[in-house]
Amino acid sequence: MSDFRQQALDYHALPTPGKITIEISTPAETHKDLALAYSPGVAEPVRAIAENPDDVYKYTAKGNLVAVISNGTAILGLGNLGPMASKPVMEGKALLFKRFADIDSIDIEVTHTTTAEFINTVANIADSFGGINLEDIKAPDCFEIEQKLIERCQVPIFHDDQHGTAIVTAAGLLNALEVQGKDIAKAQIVCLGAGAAAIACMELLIKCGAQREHIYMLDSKGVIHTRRDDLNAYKALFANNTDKRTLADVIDEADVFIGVSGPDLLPADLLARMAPNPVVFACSNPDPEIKPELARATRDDVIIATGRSDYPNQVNNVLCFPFIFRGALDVRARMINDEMKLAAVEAIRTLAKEPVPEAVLVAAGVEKLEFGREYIIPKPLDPRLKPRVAKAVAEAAVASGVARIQMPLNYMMAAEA
Ligand SMILES: NC(=O)C1=CN([C@@H]2O[C@H](COP(=O)(O)OP(=O)(O)OC[C@H]3O[C@@H](n4cnc5c(N)ncnc54)[C@H](OP(=O)(O)O)[C@@H]3O)[C@@H](O)[C@H]2O)C=CC1
Ligand SMILES: CC(=O)C(=O)O
Ligand SMILES: [Mg+2]
Repeated sequence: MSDFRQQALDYHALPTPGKITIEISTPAETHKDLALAYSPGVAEPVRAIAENPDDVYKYTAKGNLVAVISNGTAILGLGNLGPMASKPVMEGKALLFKRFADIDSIDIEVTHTTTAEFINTVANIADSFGGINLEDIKAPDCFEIEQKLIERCQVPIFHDDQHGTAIVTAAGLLNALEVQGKDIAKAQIVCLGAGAAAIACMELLIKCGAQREHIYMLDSKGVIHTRRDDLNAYKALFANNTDKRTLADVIDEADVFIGVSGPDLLPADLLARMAPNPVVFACSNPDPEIKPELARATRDDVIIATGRSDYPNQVNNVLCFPFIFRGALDVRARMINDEMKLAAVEAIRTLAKEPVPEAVLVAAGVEKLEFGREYIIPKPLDPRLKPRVAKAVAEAAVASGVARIQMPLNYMMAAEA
């Protein structure tokens, strides 16, 4: 067994199985404590909440609690491996919520037969949480699931593989194009993958200025085009009237390649045919569409990003989901809307252009990080992400009318100091 594989298994097995635990936040040492925590004291908040439902935020953990919910149908780029196999990833997201945004989070893996069953399960428990982070649910089911849950639930429903990925991709791509001296409105974009991440990434890039007719999208059968009769409604929005059928047919002179598909699907000879100064986001996890070593060996004018922590330019939804939920929870947003997503794009993008604190350099194990080819997007361990992104998102929620409360006084000022 490889060293890294054994290390990863040990990390998950020790010191106790898994990556998360639950701790109590109030004293429970004396009879008096127990009388307050449980019977008879617990009856008081029960009565208060029954009288005024908003008091649930005052007397329970709901306001800082997010459920990470999956059915394991699209686990990273590993495919449909079922609910239990998805549990390490969902615990991982819970770990990231806590580590980066101090949000308590619990993973829930749902076994179901129909989409309606999954929707009912989540809708019926949603009120227990301040928000729901849907994760690793395959397309096209994920689109219907998210839409129906948004309609039925009073708390934010956010499919991270769609919108978290799209927000980080948009932030990174706008910066990468700036470095390469290209205009998003003119960029020719090839998107390999036509699932949850791909559709959402392209829709958000269009909101950021990309032209739909400049995008070629491909699924496992090749180019999405108007003469195909096997397209779902989401793919159909990207159908081109074209005779091109394969990645090799569409890659010539492309400015941008976004990979949200699977490992090693962009061969070096096709990368070589892209336009001068191309941008390649090979975001499939854990193995990218092209390895950065190979991409750089193929051409030195490329900006390459992956979803992994062990290369420069990590385009991964971890840069977004903890912070977008932080902002949404802090103003009790009913939903996460486009205004909040675009505010997150701008906050992430802007941060990459600022000088990087020493602590971030140390954590990244590098001497220098400066906006440019090797640093188009902030590092996940950058402590400025939380105050910047959360504040931008909370302000956008208030301004767009989906917040239940006003901005907290001096919001995030201590975290930014
Ligand atoms: N870096 C990041 O932050 C993130 C990365 N991802 C990565 O993106 C990938 C897709 O995830 P997600 O969208 O959730 O999954 P989905 O199952 O929703 O979509 C997968 C898509 O990939 C397509 N695909 C599979 N094999 C090929 C191939 N050989 N050529 C072209 N397209 C192919 C599928 O085609 P078809 O429609 O024909 O089945 C489908 O459209 C994963 O590798 C995941 O790790 C996802 C989210 C975040
Ligand atoms: C990062 C992530 O969410 C994924 O690869 O599915
Ligand atoms: Mg995911």
